[in-house]
Amino acid sequence: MNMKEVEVVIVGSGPSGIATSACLSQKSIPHILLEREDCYVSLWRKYAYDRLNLHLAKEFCSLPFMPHSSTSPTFLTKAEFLEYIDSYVEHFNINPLYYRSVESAVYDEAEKKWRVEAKNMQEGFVEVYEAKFLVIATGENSEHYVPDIPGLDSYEGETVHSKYYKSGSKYESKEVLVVGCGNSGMEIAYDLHKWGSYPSIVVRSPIHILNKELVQRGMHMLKHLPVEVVDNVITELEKLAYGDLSKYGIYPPNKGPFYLKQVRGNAPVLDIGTIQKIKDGAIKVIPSQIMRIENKKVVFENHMEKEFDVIVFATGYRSIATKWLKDYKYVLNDNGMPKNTYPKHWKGECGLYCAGLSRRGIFGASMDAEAIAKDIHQTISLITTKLQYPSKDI
Ligand SMILES: Cc1cc2nc3c(=O)[nH]c(=O)nc-3n(C[C@H](O)[C@H](O)[C@H](O)COP(=O)(O)OP(=O)(O)OC[C@H]3O[C@@H](n4cnc5c(N)ncnc54)[C@H](O)[C@@H]3O)c2cc1C
Ligand SMILES: NC(=O)C1=CN([C@@H]2O[C@H](COP(=O)(O)OP(=O)(O)OC[C@H]3O[C@@H](n4cnc5c(N)ncnc54)[C@H](OP(=O)(O)O)[C@@H]3O)[C@@H](O)[C@H]2O)C=CC1
Ligand SMILES: O=C(O)C(=O)Cc1c[nH]c2ccccc12
Repeated sequence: MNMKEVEVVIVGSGPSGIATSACLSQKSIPHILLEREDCYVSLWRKYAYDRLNLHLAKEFCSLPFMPHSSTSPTFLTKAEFLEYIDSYVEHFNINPLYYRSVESAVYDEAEKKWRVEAKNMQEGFVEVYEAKFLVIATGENSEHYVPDIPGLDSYEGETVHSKYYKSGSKYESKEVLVVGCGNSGMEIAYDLHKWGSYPSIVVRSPIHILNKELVQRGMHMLKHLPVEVVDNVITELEKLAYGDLSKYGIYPPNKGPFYLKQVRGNAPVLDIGTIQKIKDGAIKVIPSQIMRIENKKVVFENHMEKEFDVIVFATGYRSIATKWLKDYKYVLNDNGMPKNTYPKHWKGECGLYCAGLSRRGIFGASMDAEAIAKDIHQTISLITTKLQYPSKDI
């Protein structure tokens, strides 16, 4: 078996992994980056619908040491964001090892090291790495989630998860049901309408509807004001912008949008035009839950029934780091998310860290990367000093 010793292993080369790699390189800390796909930032490059653009203003979407250029637009397109990431990777000479799917990581108490096993998916064999520090950067979105609905297995139409949805080009004139009204579901419903299909969207919970400008304003206000104040202002502006949507089956939650993002990780919907299409009747809201599926027919809890040609599951993602990280309890809870609360979420025990699991998007990933590299650097310096001056009480 192939075994390599290394100071730090980072698992995942999304924005969190590459930002951590850059921060470690700045401190000359040797590390490797293991990635199961054939490219970095695969979520953005491969698993995003064509219409996806950044929701947050560029000042909240940069990685450490490299702000976006002053000439780039405030809201970047996906292509512009990928160009930025490409130049980042080139500048910091980041070299992930691709086709390495990490399948196990255990802590060896005696050796005080992490033993990480990665399946080399091209060659078919398992590679083993031993590291003092292990950084989980596999993302909040490492596995797509599809609910278990009675009858789904024998549904006679086509199903697709938002992770694999590209555009509505092949669904013209089709009746399409979008399940889930997060940002993916709302944008996909809009996209389907633009491509000439007949979308309906399942909205089972209250949601905040904002737009990019309102979120940008709120994010800047949060730097100086408490979240309750920001939420009061932004929800008033939300009402002015969209009015009462209850007749369309859309209700606001009783807590504010930034409170819900910070505490529960629920992002508000950033409207790209879907709401107007709902008001126009071009996109139908089904304010209920699916009860069961029979052949092509979907039966809802409000007793509505309708046949659909296609179902798009925009039902979100899960972190599944607990599947491969056998000793996950050093940093994660059973849901694969940090067990410590923000802002202490990124640091675990025994040299284990997590980056990008604070539900704060690219901005959160950057902050985690900087904190992790600083902490690893301090720990290494302390060990080195202790080795040089073993008798001193440092
Ligand atoms: C559709 C969509 C749009 C979004 N838009 C925004 C936005 O506009 N602004 C914003 O701030 N945030 C946005 N987000 C949030 C998103 O989580 C971040 O943008 C960002 O991609 C998170 O980076 P990450 O590196 O933590 O995770 P990811 O980008 O998910 O990267 C994780 C990487 O780890 C790899 N990996 C996973 N498991 C393993 C394993 N076992 N072995 C090896 N490799 C593994 C994956 O292949 C992947 O490349 C969006 C999310 C989605 C789903
Ligand atoms: N341009 C951008 O920047 C974009 C950003 N994103 C971000 O990516 C992340 C993931 O977003 P997204 O993919 O939308 O996932 P989310 O987890 O945000 O949304 C999932 C949605 O599916 C609903 N849902 C789950 N199960 C069911 C069910 N059985 N029946 C009906 N509804 C169900 C949820 O409802 P409930 O709340 O009731 O559980 C929720 O509305 C978010 O942080 C989002 O903001 C996504 C797209 C675009
Ligand atoms: O799109 C997301 O889910 C993100 O994580 C980006 C984000 C970080 N902070 C926010 C506050 C309001 C809306 C989106 C985000």
